[in-house]
Amino acid sequence: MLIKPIELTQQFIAVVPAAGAGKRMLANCPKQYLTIDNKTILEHTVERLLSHPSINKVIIALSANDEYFPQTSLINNVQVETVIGGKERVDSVLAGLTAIDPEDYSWVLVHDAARPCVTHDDISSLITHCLAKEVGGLLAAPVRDTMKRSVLSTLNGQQVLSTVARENLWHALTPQMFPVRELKAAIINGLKQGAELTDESSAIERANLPSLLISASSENIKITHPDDLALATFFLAKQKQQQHKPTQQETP
Ligand SMILES: Nc1ccn([C@@H]2O[C@H](COP(=O)(O)OP(=O)(O)OP(=O)(O)O)[C@@H](O)[C@H]2O)c(=O)n1
Ligand SMILES: C[C@](O)(CO)[C@H](O)COP(=O)(O)O
Repeated sequence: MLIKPIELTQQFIAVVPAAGAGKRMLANCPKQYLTIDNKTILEHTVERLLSHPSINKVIIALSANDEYFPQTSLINNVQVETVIGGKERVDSVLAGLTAIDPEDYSWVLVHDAARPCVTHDDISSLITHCLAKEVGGLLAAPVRDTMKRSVLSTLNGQQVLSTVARENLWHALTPQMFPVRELKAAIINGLKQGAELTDESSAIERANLPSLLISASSENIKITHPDDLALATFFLAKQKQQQHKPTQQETP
């Protein structure tokens, strides 16, 4: 099916959950405020979103006791709005959704602050496919390794319980893009039912609604553990270099 390119005029809004503590990062500040190339991860991520031609507004969900945001360049960005996030990521996402007027934006892209390496091509691919099929979806990377499920053994800690077939198994990434009203209702209902909603698609699935999986770059890592910072630094430097590499036409 030939996918029609995005209408250049249509603009989208993004919600960026950035209210986490980053405990697994073992850093002296929330991980979204660690710096790469003298810029916070949050600034990298929001600038990556706002520099995409189809995204013109970002709502960032911040922790109620966030003391770092005012020191970032985002404080004066007219395309950025902030809300107070919640206890869990899903609560922060819901706070961001609640700040959107569906009459202004019928779709929303939800993207982790901790994922600064997302590419414009992947964002365009997500938007294009979702609009073409009028179905929400998410960027995802196919699993490449053999996957194991473990069991705790009193004798020797974690040991293999079984091998999980990796066919049709994906790493869910972000952005995840859905109609605002649909996503908000799915999250509210899921929370009412006590569901654990670790991403937007899990709420949509519970509502028996479809979710497209859009194959994307595995460079779109979520900075979670200390060694992820060097990897993200490498990917951002590589992407910056590719951006400035002369194209075939420009090569003398
Ligand atoms: N209550 C929360 C928890 C997480 N997040 C955001 O959701 C994204 C993905 O969550 P995760 O990687 O788990 O971040 P943290 O919760 O900060 O990490 P940790 O679990 O290590 O504390 C991050 O950008 C984080 O800031 C959020 O907005 N509100
Ligand atoms: C949304 C997400 O990044 C998709 O993989 C992931 O579910 C976030 O989980 P976390 O535990 O909040 O990092």
